[in-house]
Amino acid sequence: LRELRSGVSSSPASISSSSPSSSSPPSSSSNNATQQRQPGAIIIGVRKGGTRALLEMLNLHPDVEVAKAEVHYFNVEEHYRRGLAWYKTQMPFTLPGQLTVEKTPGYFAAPQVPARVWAMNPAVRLLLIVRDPAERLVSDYTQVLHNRLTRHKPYLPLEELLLNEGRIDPGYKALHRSLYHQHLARWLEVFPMDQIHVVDGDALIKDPFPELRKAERFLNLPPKISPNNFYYNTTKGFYCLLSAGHDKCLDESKGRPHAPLSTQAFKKLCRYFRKPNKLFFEMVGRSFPWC
Ligand SMILES: Nc1ncnc2c1ncn2[C@@H]1O[C@H](COP(=O)(O)OS(=O)(=O)O)[C@@H](OP(=O)(O)O)[C@H]1O
Repeated sequence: LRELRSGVSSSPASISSSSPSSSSPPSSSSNNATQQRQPGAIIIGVRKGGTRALLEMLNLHPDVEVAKAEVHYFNVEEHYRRGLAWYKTQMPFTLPGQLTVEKTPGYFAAPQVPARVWAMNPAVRLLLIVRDPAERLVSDYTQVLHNRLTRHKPYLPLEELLLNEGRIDPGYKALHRSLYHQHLARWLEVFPMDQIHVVDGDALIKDPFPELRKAERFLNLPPKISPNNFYYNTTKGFYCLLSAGHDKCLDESKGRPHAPLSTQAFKKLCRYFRKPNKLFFEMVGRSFPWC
């Protein structure tokens, strides 16, 4: 733990990483000791929206510790059956008052997840990072293509999966994952909108700091992340992170060149998303400059 290493103590009372109902009762031996706690905030999606970048950037904050690996607790039955005690073992060790954050982008579109998250902690804070849904779809396809090629397996060109007789095929899975309003509607059956903070993934790419400042505010964290924590890496073509003299860029699976898609097909995609996007904007009470 950075705070233990540096001997700095900061325990903002406003941060709770577990619900009163489900946390262990305080004991004299555990009060000041590090423990694995359930998350006080979860990045629920969207897949390819910039969830890793957001997690790593939040981790710059001294009061935040993040689960490095995706846990898939609420969306994978086998994991969920292992119970909350297992979930906590997947979390980092934290001091009381530190905020635990995990990210699993698969949570957003999985119908069973919102009620399960609520059952864990109805006060948990949710972060949803979104990105132009057409770009997201191409990024999603590119990732699957890359995984297939790595395993020496064939995969159809994007246009063949996306179009059926020249029209957008609504059955394409990656298309469905970009219908943000449908998935958010399920979360809003369970959580109020003010418990869900929407991060602009396109803005995070262009200039991360303002998005991080807004996220700090939402999480009731003192403003500790600064513009000096970021520098633009011209080789990578993305912002990288700077902390305590160390710099870190996200790995090569983040920010790789996208698979080709004709301008005509991309335009069809943009047209297809116009209505769903409008519905999403109404739900979140703001709009985004998407295609
Ligand atoms: N600073 C920085 N560095 C690198 N990449 C960045 C950064 N900020 C945001 N992004 C964007 O994050 C996209 C990957 O999103 P996710 O991390 O959510 O992907 S995943 O769902 O976990 O696989 C990834 O998508 P692609 O560009 O399509 O690869 C990036 O555009």
